[in-house]
Amino acid sequence: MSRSAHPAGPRHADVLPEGHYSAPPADLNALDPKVWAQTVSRDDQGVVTVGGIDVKTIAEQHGTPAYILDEADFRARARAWRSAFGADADVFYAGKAFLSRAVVRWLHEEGLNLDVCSGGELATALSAGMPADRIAFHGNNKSKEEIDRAIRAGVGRIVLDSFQEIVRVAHIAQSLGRRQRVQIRVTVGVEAHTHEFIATAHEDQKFGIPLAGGQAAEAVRRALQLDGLELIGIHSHIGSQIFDMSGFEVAAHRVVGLLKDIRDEHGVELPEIDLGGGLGIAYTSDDDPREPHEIAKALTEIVTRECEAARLRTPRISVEPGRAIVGPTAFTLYEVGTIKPLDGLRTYVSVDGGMSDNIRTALYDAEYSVALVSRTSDAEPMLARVVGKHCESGDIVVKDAFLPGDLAPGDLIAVPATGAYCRSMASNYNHVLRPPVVAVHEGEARVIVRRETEEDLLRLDVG
Ligand SMILES: Cc1ncc(COP(=O)(O)O)c(C=O)c1O
Ligand SMILES: N[C@@H](CCCC[NH3+])C(=O)O
Repeated sequence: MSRSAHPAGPRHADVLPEGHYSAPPADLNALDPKVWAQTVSRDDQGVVTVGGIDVKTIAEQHGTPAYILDEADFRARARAWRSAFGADADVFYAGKAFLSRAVVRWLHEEGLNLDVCSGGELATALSAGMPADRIAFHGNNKSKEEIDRAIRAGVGRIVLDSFQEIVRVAHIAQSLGRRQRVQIRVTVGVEAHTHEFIATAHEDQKFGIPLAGGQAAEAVRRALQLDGLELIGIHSHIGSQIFDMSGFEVAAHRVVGLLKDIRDEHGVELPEIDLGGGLGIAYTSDDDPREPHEIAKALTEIVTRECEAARLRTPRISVEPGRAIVGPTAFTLYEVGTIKPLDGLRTYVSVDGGMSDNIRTALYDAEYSVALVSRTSDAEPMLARVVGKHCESGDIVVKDAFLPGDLAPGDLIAVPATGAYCRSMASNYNHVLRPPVVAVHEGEARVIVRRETEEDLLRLDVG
């Protein structure tokens, strides 16, 4: 590996171009525990280790790019959510964030339930032995085949997303001689994303049935009349990467209002309420997520208070965290390729992956951090943009970050907090092969999703 020197690039505030960064961090070699998986640290040589293995060894054994997942951290976070909510509530891990058979087994062992939203996720869950009655089936456009398969498998609940689906699920259940447990997903008029909290313009989207105009109440009326359905509760999911609990407060208030109306109209107290997922994680050191026990306490208090005010028995609560469990447990390991300093702007650092393994930066303008992990460096910080190898100028992994000015081709860098919505949203753009997921634990690195091969690609191409 050659280590040619590169110009350090611009670094003083008065010459820095516009961007999301502040000043360079005091220590470029530091690894903020907020954004890195729990077992990450540097060894005596300055090489980053995770799960007891150093990243150079992982790269030699499994290649790059690769998602490296800290199993102990995953299990610890799953357990923390489970114990924070206790025996009177249910935690459904949202499989859309990242799902594999190993993950399903860990969830099962740690006592969590699973939220799936497609036939593929359902098949993965069942094939790894998740008991069907611990699975919730979601989706705004479930096919008849998916509904049929879910009911036959005996899923614990189907979350109904439209008037048409109420009838569709009832018919299929009845034709199979079943009575399917269902929840109705409502849109409560709140949409929350991180610090943004919008109270209007939220019903204009594809999920759920609006509370507004009595539509959700009408959906409940219809569901209660259908023999194939057992209505067990109301579901609400208000957004993604949320830190501020006030959105959940408004949502719980409105869902409990509906439960009260249902009791008053039908004399039925629905036993469950699902407040969805969406809890935020730290992608950079500027983010301050809450701990599961704080979230559990806040949500339980909100629902209990609202139910007391409405003179309702407090329903069993469920939540559906995806990102908050798997997000922080993995990082993406890349090898540095071409380095291109642009005078007066920034240095473009190309890696061997890109938007095909992390679409979130291009799609949501998401922010990430990055570190040199195969060694430490005392070189001056350079303002860098980490980009991929795709034929697209928007192929950006980390928009603005400081890396050591002596960074060289062959160095390993890693982007933390990529456990959620990176592998699960990965693509084959430019026929780039999707990276493996390598689980590390107590000194062992185990491939849980293997790297795609050219044979995989060509097998699908049957023309
Ligand atoms: C219904 C539902 N539940 C749970 C989640 C999981 O969200 P997150 O991974 O942000 O916790 C989502 C995705 O936003 C969702 O749509
Ligand atoms: N995929 C998105 C969030 C949507 C989650 C599913 N409703 C993300 O990466 O943040």
